[in-house]
Amino acid sequence: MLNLVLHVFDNTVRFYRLLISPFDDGEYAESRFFSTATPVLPVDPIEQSKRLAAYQAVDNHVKPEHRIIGIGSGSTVPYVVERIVQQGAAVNKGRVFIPTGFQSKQLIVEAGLSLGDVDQYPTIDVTLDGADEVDHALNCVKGGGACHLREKVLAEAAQTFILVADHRKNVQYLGTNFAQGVPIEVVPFAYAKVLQNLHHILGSPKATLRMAIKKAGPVVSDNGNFIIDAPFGREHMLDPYVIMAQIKMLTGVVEVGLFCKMAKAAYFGNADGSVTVRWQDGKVEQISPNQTAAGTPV
Ligand SMILES: O=C[C@H](O)[C@H](O)[C@H](O)COP(=O)(O)O
Repeated sequence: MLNLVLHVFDNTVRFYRLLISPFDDGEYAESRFFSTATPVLPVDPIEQSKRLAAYQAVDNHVKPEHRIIGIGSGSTVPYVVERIVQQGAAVNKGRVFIPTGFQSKQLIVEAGLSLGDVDQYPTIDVTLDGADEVDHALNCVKGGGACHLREKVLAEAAQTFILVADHRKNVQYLGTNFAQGVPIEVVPFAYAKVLQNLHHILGSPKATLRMAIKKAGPVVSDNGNFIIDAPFGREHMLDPYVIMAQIKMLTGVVEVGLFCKMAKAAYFGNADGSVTVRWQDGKVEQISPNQTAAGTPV
């Protein structure tokens, strides 16, 4: 990985850290955990798209009166935290931030924000989270990072649930680009039985146990469970609620990474610098590059 770090001082002695880094998909680059005292200015176009979406969503939905804020997981969410920090210490002092897993807990702590948990705050003002794919009706796939159990709890707890993503995630039907399948969290001892049911009863013959990359054996979630990835055909994704409910009924399944119509809006950063917003009522809004929040002060 090439990391070129430039420290630029202008005549007001402001400090920028510019990072050229070909982040791999799904890799939560350490560089994105810097506090916004030294904001990371992404030059990778996909990173730029994630940042556009995150900044716009924060500006539109994280208001000074919001006190309890849910922070999702993934590689788009660090930009959410970055923008929230830019709202200033005064407003953030009175806020509590609820993480959806280990990564977002680290983000909150390293940004100097106050940490809480959903068992202390079962009602959340607004939760912002990433997605693996979002369809035209705001159904989405989540769990590419195995965080979807906690993410769904925080989505349900939120009065407003907002998705942020780059343009690759904006699809008509789930399964278009994200082909690895629906993430399913299962208790470890039940995984073989759940796999059998997925293969032979629910029609996902290619469902597999997710294996770890830098560890021998399966991925283990933050909750100590295994993850199955189950691809389903287009016929199931026309209205994914049905298959979501069927999977959830399998004994041993803890949670399914299909979030059906839970979000109020989904923000997608586009390659041309614009932002597309899909709203719950079906409206689609285009925010042109010169009207987006990215690059502007809060
Ligand atoms: O389990 C992980 C989460 O559902 C993420 O929010 C999802 O995988 C999207 O992550 P990213 O923003 O890195 O694409």
